[in-house]
Order: sequence, then structure tokens, then C-alpha cells
Amino acid sequence: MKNCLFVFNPISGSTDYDRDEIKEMLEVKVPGYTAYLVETTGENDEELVLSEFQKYQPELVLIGGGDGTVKMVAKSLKDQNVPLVIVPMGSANGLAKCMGIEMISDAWEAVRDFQVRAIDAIYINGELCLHLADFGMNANLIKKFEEDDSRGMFGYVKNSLSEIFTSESKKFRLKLDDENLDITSKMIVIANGDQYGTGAIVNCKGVMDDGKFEVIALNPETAEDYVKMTMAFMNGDLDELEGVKTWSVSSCQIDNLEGAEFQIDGEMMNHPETVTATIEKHAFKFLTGKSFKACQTS
Ligand SMILES: Nc1ncnc2c1ncn2[C@@H]1O[C@H](COP(=O)(O)OP(=O)(O)OP(=O)(O)O)[C@@H](O)[C@H]1O
Repeated sequence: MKNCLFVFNPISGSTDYDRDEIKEMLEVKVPGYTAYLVETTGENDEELVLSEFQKYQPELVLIGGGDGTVKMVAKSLKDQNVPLVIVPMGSANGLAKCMGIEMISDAWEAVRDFQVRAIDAIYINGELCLHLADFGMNANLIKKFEEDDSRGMFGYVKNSLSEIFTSESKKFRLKLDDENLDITSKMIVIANGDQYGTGAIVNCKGVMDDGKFEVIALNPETAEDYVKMTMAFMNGDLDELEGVKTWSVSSCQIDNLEGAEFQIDGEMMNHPETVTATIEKHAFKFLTGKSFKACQTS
């Protein structure tokens, strides 16, 4: 029998699983492995995961949680060269969706298929970004959502609407691979993955294993622009919209000239004056689901 480690965050998402339920689930869904469970505590979890990894030397690590838990495990096991697989138990699971894992059952299928992909990472001012970082509209939305008492869908819709009507265009200076330019924008996305947890596809041409990331600038102004943008998020054809600019790069610097809000993978970063982003090609190994979009050349 091979060993696997299941790291799970008991507060992720809205469904409560206890240890016995998870053990039973793993016996049925991950046959051929002896499973060891590690429950996160919110304190020193990176050290805990690494020490459990060293103790059991697993051939596979499953991550039961949301994006925050996935990042914590990825950072902790960066040098271990072990395949990771996301079991989407968080509330939004944006990163899992980018890996072709929409539901928990897709994770079991990924283990059966065992398609190991080398996934790129972006380092932004030294912080790991596996999914999406952005300035402006979406970062403002996350901030309002965190500060607001109303949770769940109601809070999200309320905040999205107010964000649409109040967001301002801000000035940025972009220093890309071979181009420098000043732009005015309501939202600038630094994208490794292709979609947000809501399913909004922001980076239609983005793949997570091509050694490149995308910088996307959006500046909707009229009500018609917002409607078109919303449709394009759903249809996955944002790049065809007039006024949306996309650059595919391996590094960039963005000067935040008017103090726009900034977030990385759902975490607020307090208006940095400048951000420097660099790709690390094939930094992590993940098992992916059937709908994962792989780079054609890697
Ligand atoms: N036992 C615990 N008690 C309290 N907080 C915890 C515990 N374990 C982990 N955490 C915290 O959980 C957060 C990560 O949650 P995660 O992002 O995985 O789930 P989520 O917010 O439900 O999902 P999503 O990112 O998909 O919205 C971290 O801030 C971490 O410190």
C-alpha cells in the first residue's frame, strides 16, 4: 500500500465533515492508499503539514479546503516534489475550478486518472499567487465583503451592485517584458488561473503551465459596457471585448499611481505603491481534472 496525506481545514466552506467521515470517504474513494489525516488549526499549519509529510512520506497529498488551505500546503511542501490534489471543500474554490476540479467527485476522478501537471506560480512582491491577483473593482469588492456583516449571496450581490456604480478608474504605469505604458483602468488582473470562484472567466486564453501569466486591463464605463462585460465573463470571451487589453508576459511591474486596492488570491494587500510579478515555471505538481486546459507545447 502507498501512503497519502489528507490535509483538511475544518472551518473551510459550509459543510462540516468529521474525521471519521473523511476516513470512510478516503477508504472508498482513494483505494490502494493508507490515508493519514492532518487537521489544520489556523496557527503554524505550514510547519505541521511539513512534519506530518516527513513522518509518513506520502506519495500523494490531498488538500480538503479552500484556496487559502491549498496555498498553505503548496508553500509548506514546495521542495518535496510530491503531487498535490485539491478536494474542493472551501466556499468558492476558484483555484480548484482552474485545475478542472469543480466538485469533490472530480478530485476522486483526478486521483484515479493520475494526470500530474507541472503548474506555474507567480511571485508578487515575494508573495505566492497561484490563482488571480487584481487591482480595483474586484479587490474593492472583496474588501467590502470582508467589512460587511451580511454574508452569503445577499451580501455578495449587494456589494457587487454598489461596486459597479461607485468604482473609479485609476492610473497605473505598466512595465511589461518589452513595453512600458501608462493606462487608466477600473481593474487590472494578474492572472495565472482562468476563472474566479464565481465561475467568471477573466483569462480565457490563460493556461497554468505555459511559463507565462496574463495582465488584463478592464475599464467599463457605461451601463452597456458592464452588461457586455458580465456576458463575456460568463461566455469566456472577454478578450474579444473592445477596451479590454491583455498582455501575456513572464514578468511585469505595475506602479499603482493612485492607491488602488490590491488583492492576491482573495487576501487584501493594502494599496502597494508598486508590485513586481515574476513567473516560476512548473513550480508545483498538481493532479488535474478532465476540463483542465493544458498548454499545448509543454
Ligand atoms: N482550525 C481552524 N480554525 C480556525 N481557522 C482556521 C483553522 N484551520 C485553518 N484556518 C484558517 O482558514 C483560512 C483558510 O480558509 P480557506 O481559504 O481554505 O477556506 P474558505 O475561505 O472557506 O474557502 P475559499 O478560499 O474557497 O473561499 C486561513 O485563514 C486559516 O488560517
